Amino acid sequence: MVFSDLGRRLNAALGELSKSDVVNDEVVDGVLKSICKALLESDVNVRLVQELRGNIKKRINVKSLPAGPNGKRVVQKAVFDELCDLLDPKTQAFTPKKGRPNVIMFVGLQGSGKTTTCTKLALYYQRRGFKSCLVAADTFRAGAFDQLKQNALKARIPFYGSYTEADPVVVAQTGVDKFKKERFDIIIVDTSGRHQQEKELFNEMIEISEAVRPNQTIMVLDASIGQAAESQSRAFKESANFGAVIVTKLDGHAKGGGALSAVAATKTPIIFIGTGEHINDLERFSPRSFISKLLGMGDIEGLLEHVQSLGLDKQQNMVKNLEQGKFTVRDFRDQLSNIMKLGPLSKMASMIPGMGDMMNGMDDAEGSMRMKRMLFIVDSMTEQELNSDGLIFKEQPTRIMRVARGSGTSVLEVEETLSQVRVFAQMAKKMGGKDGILNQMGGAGGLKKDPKQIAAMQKRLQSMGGLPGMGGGMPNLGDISKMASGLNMGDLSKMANMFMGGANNGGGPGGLDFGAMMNQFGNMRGMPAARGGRRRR
Ligand SMILES: Nc1nc2c(ncn2[C@@H]2O[C@H](COP(=O)(O)OP(=O)(O)OP(=O)(O)O)[C@@H](O)[C@H]2O)c(=O)[nH]1
Repeated sequence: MVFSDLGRRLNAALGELSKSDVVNDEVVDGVLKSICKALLESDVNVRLVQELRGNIKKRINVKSLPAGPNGKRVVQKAVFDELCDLLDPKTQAFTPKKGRPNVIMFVGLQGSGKTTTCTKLALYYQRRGFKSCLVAADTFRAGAFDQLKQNALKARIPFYGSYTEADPVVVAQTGVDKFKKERFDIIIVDTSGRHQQEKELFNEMIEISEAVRPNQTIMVLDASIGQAAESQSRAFKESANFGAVIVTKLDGHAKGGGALSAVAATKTPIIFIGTGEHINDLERFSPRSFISKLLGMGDIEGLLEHVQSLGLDKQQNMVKNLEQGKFTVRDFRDQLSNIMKLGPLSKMASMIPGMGDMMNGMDDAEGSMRMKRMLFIVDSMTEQELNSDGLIFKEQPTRIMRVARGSGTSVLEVEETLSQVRVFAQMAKKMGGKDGILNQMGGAGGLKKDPKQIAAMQKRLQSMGGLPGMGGGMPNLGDISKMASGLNMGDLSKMANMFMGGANNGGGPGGLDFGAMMNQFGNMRGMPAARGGRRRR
């Protein structure tokens, strides 16, 4: 991701501060100079950069800074807060509510990513329990309806469009009326893009808008336009009552910083960012989370939101099993499928403090192929095998051959999968039982909502991977622990349990230990493609 370059440069600038013995005007000026240079090269407007520099200087009184690391933290915190401020439009966007129709209309220039983002957003809400659908009112571009249809079918989202009606207003209105009658919560209307013809774009937007009366109009902006995003979002803000922006293609453009800060400067809320072509590549935008991630400090809030939104299930059984010191092949299967639902591991890792850099170069495709093959393997097992801890295969090795054949994998791969299960089963044995660490701590699912526990976990998360955020010198920014104390501990422990695969090599329950997961992924190379297996009954 191009943004990681900006993140690295900002981190390096803050690293200068950590390395220096004293904090004086010269050191602070040096740090600010490097930060401003990095921002300017990411196409952030000169005026905004100057403002940021001035604001940071105003916040820091070098003469009265406390000595040692605390003084450095004051500077780092001022930089962090001002970077957040740079991206903060300071306005609230419309929030859809369940149980009533929320009509969301998309507008944007041609090729900005509207059609793709419509489906991403519909899926985002669908995963959060909203009944979502799509209306293809882009009658301008031949093939737009087919594109939306294809995306919608893939994501299993109901859609409406017409091959014969050429008037986008009629299509939009018919589709919205139909879905309102069918009591959909989220009705997303995709409209035509225009090629730099803002006037026409806004005229059409107003016409469709009058027909469907959207609760929210979203303008999709391609990050590559950089600072030009300012004029577009300003014009948009003036014509759309409930306007919000989604900035797309932040995965591929060095000008992303320019686009985000330009939109924020017009006080138009940025609600999501597009970070890839895949349907899952849509992230809710929050300046603090974004800057946290950019600086390698992770985004625990985002991680939790993501995990909760996926409705990862089947944890209860595993928690119960773990408390008794048991771990079955079925538990392994459930964890595997939960991890796969999370999306690319590199994306997950960027939400965990210090993990982002560690994952650089990790091949997501290889990792997920290996996991898929493991799923094929366990899906070819009988109920009796799934409920066992895997020893049954040792007693009757012909089972291994049968599973390999059924899953289209090799005997070696089945053995490797079973040895993973055994490693986890051994860990579970150590952790569980009356005297196990889990019960001593109140059970795997029973971590209390104790701020001390949360802070300890946050610290542990930040120290993980040996890459503390903010120039290598900042263990905790206070803001993060504040954020963490607002988290639901039950969910956090649930999430931790999800990664129980490695949770107790060194830590206790609730500590995410990606070490084992990474090891597992480290092993996941060079495996041939498999055909899917079918579960035997
Ligand atoms: N890398 C990347 N590509 C994206 C992103 N969002 C969309 N795209 C790609 O951008 C291209 C254009 O996207 P569309 O959704 O067709 O754009 P559109 O705005 O609907 O285009 P028109 O209908 O012609 O106005 C496609 O190839 C998408 O896959 C993103 O966040 N990152």
